[in-house]
Amino acid sequence: MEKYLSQLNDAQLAPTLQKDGPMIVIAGAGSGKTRVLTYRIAYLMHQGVDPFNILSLTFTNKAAREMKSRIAQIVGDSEAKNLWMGTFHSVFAKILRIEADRLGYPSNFTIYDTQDSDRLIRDIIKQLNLNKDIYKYKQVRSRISSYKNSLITVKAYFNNPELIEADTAARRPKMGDIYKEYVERCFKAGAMDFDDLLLKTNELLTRFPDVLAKYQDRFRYILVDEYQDTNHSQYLIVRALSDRFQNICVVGDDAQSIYAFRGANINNILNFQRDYDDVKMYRLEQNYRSTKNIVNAANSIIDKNKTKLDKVVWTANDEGQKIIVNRLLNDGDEGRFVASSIFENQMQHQLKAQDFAVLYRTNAQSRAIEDALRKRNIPYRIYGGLSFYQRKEIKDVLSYLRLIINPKDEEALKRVINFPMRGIGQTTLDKLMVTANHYKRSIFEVMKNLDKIDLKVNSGTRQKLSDFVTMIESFQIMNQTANAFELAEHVVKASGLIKEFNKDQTPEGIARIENIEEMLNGMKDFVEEQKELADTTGSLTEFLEDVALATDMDNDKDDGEKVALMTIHLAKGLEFPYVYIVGMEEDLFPSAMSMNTRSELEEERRLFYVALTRAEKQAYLTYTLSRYRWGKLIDAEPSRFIEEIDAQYLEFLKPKEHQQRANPMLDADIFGDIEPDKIRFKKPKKRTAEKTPPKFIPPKKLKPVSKASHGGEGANLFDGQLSKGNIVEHMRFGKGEVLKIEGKGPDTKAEINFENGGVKKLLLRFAKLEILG
Ligand SMILES: Nc1ncnc2c1ncn2[C@@H]1O[C@H](COP(=O)(O)OP(=O)(O)OP(=O)(O)O)[C@@H](O)[C@H]1O
Ligand SMILES: [Mg+2]
Repeated sequence: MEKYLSQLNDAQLAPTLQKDGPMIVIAGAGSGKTRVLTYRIAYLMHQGVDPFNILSLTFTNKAAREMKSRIAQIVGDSEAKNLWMGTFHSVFAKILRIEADRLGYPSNFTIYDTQDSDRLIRDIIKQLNLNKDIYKYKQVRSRISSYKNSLITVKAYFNNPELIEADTAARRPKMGDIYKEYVERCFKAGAMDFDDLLLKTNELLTRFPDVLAKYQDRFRYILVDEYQDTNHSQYLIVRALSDRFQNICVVGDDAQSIYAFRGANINNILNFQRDYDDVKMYRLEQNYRSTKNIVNAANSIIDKNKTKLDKVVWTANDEGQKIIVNRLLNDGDEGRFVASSIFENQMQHQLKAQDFAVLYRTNAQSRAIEDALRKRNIPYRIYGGLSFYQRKEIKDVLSYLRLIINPKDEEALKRVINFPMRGIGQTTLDKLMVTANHYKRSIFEVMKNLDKIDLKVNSGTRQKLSDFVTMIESFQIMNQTANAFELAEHVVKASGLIKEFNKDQTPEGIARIENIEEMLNGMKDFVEEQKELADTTGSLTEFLEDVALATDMDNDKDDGEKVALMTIHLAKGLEFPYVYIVGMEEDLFPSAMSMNTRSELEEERRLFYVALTRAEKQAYLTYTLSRYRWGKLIDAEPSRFIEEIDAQYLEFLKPKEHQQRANPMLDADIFGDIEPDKIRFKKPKKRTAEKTPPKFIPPKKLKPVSKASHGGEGANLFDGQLSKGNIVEHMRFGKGEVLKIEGKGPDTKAEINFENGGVKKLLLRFAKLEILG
């Protein structure tokens, strides 16, 4: 037997060694499902299967890269390179480019990200004169997304009275019109959104039997990780492609299905046996990831769900420490506890920052954790925030680049036609759009044919439009010879972007320029890397595709020596020695929005199961007594999930054991109506050479009004910087006007009318305020 196969147990070997036929591996967290997929691919290759014939679909591109590099270690680099591996979206985007003309798309179609989709939807809502408070663009977008993932085309929508009725009942009778317009506008712009990548693949495979046959023949072996979270559209693609050879291996865990809200369908896992003949079903039971305490605690949780497949998960690992549960005062307190606990564990056990993860239910919770980590100089990275490529200045550059490749791309054009300002105003743009719609052409085509079209603009504007066209066309010519990096470097200068951003010398402005530089560096790396690969050329099109499909998770460069902060949804498939699950409170986790039905609650419970099973050595659960929700401070109750864990696996910290308070007075009720939550003082960030600060958009530097007193060093008295009428800014409440100052010395309070949150009384020695004027 090959040596690498000895790294599998018998239960894992069985599915690994079954070369042909349909098979499903159902197993709990940490039992080696992903490992089986990885080794199975290596084994197939050793059995003589050509890597070109293997398609492997993963949950993130990062997971695909990791798998590929592990396989490369076993079979060698040059072989592994030819594997088709990636997320559904990235793999099928490639195929769609090859086959685009079948569907009437240009092969250089743009991939619209959610920002682009949102802008377009807002535009359509405005254009159709609909009430934007009823037609909320995010809801409209998610509705359109769910049609697409259920393969409901515009035509199918209008033929389906039930759907129309449902939208009408939801006070959105014009949903169909928006959907129709949205689809047409995307098509006209030569653009696909994320959902189109799956929808259009399905269309391609159903409408063109020869195309289907071609890819069935190519992908003789198909493997899917995290199968429990595939949606209907993905399910159909997998089924169609595997229909001929039926060499399909899917692995998953019904207990970790957490994307139902985005259309994932757990029935895909349950029905697998029905869909194929002679399905072999495998189960893995031994968990290699976590301690006994964690495995058993997770089992006791998932046991509470009624809808589930029966599974056994056990581990031969050590008993380990009990799961630590801690009650904190508020989110600031929670953040401080997490930060000091990470710090202590790091010292005590000689751990690296990347051995820790902090998981939360909602993105908003990261702020308090970040504040606390920053204060302690613990480097961290937030996953799933605004990705680098969605930052304003980066999107500006990207929009120019997108226009070069696909001048029909309307969202890109609208973004840059007058940025930097070149005297082409909204009125002109509106006229262009109307004309473009009228002729069913793109805006750029209209601009190129101004002499043939009666566009009511003056000759000055006409000249400006034609200058813009000339500029883009000159970039296009350069694109024929230059590589992506050279072109982008030229574009940022020639378009005037760099000059524009240089005007702003504030820290934010400088950060923008740095980001653009960073992007150019990235492009240079990309060009160099691609030179070494046989199947790519480092072209701008390839770069843009990478960018469009990059999730924040895929940004490899930034992974080292940092605590990982992310939502539980993003943590799926990952593992960390130490895991902190924060915000274990009713209405937050389980989420208030997911408690209407038993099945929603069960999905929340699965989410908790996913969270807990990320931990290898130690898990922490924290909850607070009060928390800001929807702008109000509310009393919080501990999550039912804490109670649901068998108590023998838990250890409740007594309040004294974790007192890391900056100020012992915090407990005393001396602040009146001041929310304890924001009684924190933030030191300006210290940059030290050995600890590189985490990469994030730097928060506005706050000028503290006074210094807080830490650990009883003696109060630093308020020194009269602030007076009535001053305009100030607060991290959470935004801008406000000082109405009144009262009290003296350390007790000085200010009554401030904030734009978010109304009138508040703040104790100045603790308040984080910036004086604006
Ligand atoms: N036979 C084995 N011997 C040693 N370590 C193993 C073995 N099988 C799996 N592992 C290790 O156990 C951990 C969990 O494996 P893996 O990530 O493949 O599990 P999984 O079932 O995919 O988990 P999840 O459900 O969370 O995705 C990994 O660190 C893996 O390397
Ligand atoms: Mg896995």
